[in-house]
Amino acid sequence: MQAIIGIPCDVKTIGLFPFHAVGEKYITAAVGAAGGVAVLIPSLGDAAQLDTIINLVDGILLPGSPSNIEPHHYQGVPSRPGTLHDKARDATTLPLVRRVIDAGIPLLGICRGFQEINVVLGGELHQHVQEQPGLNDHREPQTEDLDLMYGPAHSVQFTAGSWLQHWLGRDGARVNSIHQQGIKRLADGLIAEAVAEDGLIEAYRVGSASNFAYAVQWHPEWKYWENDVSQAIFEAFGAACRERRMRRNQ
Ligand SMILES: N[C@@H](CCC(=O)NCCCC(=O)O)C(=O)O
Repeated sequence: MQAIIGIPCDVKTIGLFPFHAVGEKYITAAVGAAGGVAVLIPSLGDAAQLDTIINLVDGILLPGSPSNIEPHHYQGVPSRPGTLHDKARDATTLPLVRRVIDAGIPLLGICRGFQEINVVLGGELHQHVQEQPGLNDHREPQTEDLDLMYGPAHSVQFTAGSWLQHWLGRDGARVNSIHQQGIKRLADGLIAEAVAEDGLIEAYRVGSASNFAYAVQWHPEWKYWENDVSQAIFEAFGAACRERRMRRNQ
């Protein structure tokens, strides 16, 4: 039985018109690694539509994006001039996260999605991790070679008792790193699952959620078939989505 995995879109201007779009690698991973049917959710920021969408999906995958969450959502100082935002995505994903967790729908957040769940639950973000004393530069290398850009960049240590430790049977991994924002304060109720060498939290689960609710700062969707950590994350997410679909059909 295949589960329906909803993926909210970014809104981007292409030519003269706004388009609602999701990077293909997220769709491919939702299908190939989680075993679902991917359905793209337009970022219309319409609460009534979100309520209907919640009844259609078995899971939600929040993808990464080059855009940043507008800082007023987490009481941050205004962004520097030139910062890329996506008001429409904020207006969709932030209310969606609350609904998804309340409804017990499986949730997986990646990169921007990881930051979104933390913000919705009351956490805060660093806007420029590389400028924080003691923290490293987590931005991607300046290259057009995607294998280099999404290649392993640093280590993470799995926390004691983490799901990652349980799934993988070891204590850490090398992960890619394509972000400059990061967790400043982890929201209450989130449980750290993996931490970078500089102490930055890179994965968490939502302790209070009644279903799978998990997020990572790195990109497990990138060539997931070559990476056992990525496969473990998507398999657990996919299993939770299928289980929800089966329960809904009973
Ligand atoms: N803007 C945020 C989020 C970073 C992020 O999601 N990057 C993804 C890049 C494109 C992709 O692979 O989909 C930050 O910089 O922290």
